[in-house]
Amino acid sequence: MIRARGLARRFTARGRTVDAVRGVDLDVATGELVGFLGPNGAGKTTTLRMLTTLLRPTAGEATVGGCDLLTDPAGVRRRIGYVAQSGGTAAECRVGEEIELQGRLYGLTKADARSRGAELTEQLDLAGLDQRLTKTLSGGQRRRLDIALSLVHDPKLLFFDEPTTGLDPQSRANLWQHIRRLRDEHGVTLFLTTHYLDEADALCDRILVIDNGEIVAEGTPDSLKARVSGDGVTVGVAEEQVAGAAEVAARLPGAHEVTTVDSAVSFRVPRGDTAMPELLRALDAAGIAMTSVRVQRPTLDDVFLTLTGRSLRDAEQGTPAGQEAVHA
Ligand SMILES: Nc1ncnc2c1ncn2[C@@H]1O[C@H](COP(=O)(O)OP(=O)(O)OP(=O)(O)O)[C@@H](O)[C@H]1O
Repeated sequence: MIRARGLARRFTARGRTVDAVRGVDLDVATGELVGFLGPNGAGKTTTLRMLTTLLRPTAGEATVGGCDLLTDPAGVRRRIGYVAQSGGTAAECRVGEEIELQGRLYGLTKADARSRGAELTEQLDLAGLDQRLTKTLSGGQRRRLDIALSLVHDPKLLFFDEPTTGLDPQSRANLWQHIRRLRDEHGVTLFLTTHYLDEADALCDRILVIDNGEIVAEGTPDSLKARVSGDGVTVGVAEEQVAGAAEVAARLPGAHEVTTVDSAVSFRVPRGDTAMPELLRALDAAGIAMTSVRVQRPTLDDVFLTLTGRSLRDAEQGTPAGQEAVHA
């Protein structure tokens, strides 16, 4: 459905150059739900804007929905839907009018635009809201209207930029259901960007991790997490016993990355659950009482940390290394 090779975009403004995307290769198969995960400024939106013909690549090539991005952008546009980060609804317009207008822009007759609108409002839980001004909708409703607008021409490939940014947890979970349904019940291939780890984890079949304009990893959420060597274990003990507990932990089979903070010892082992009985016995034998224990499966943040040396959350705080923001 999508095949890109060496896709790149350089911005030059006021004599400064930003390589926002540096030679991205990606393949998305029909029916996949693929997430593009990375911190702010990593190059997600720029890639999406290139794949949706909104921005011309400075290098590389791609086919999207079977059409060549550079030589047949109109063909690409006919075959895709795009939900932008900021959405695309006009505040003073009514829901029904918005959908109908969108249908007319895609060349549907008035009657067809209306019946397609009815289908989509039903599908996206917007039925009965036809006469509402879009500015009166809740965040979740507005996002679902954005999806409805992007689906008017029945595209089989949907690009979605930051689907749930700014939504409350309940609306996020609800929108995730709708996104899954688009794929499962309507056969839509989805390519979405996100900087939420939980979103990528919960929603996507496959994740591409982008940092500083380059794809640094790719795989299923589980295969990515498997790259982090083992589960994280944190054991609480009395402060004066921390050093002893660290020695005990270090002797466990496969234990590594043993660190201590105040009254806790943290380490990684291949399997946290099976290491527990042995840890308990060894601490007991050393006369050390455990006050708490936490076993954590690797997260996508651990993956990002392993790959880049930075936490995804920390990376969010600043501009990616080696890049400066340039406002054109
Ligand atoms: N029009 C532009 N002119 C100059 N630089 C730009 C332009 N658009 C984006 N950039 C820069 O390109 C880099 C990548 O930006 P992009 O918006 O693609 O990142 P992102 O991963 O989508 O971030 P976010 O999660 O914040 O949307 C950033 O350093 C950004 O400042």
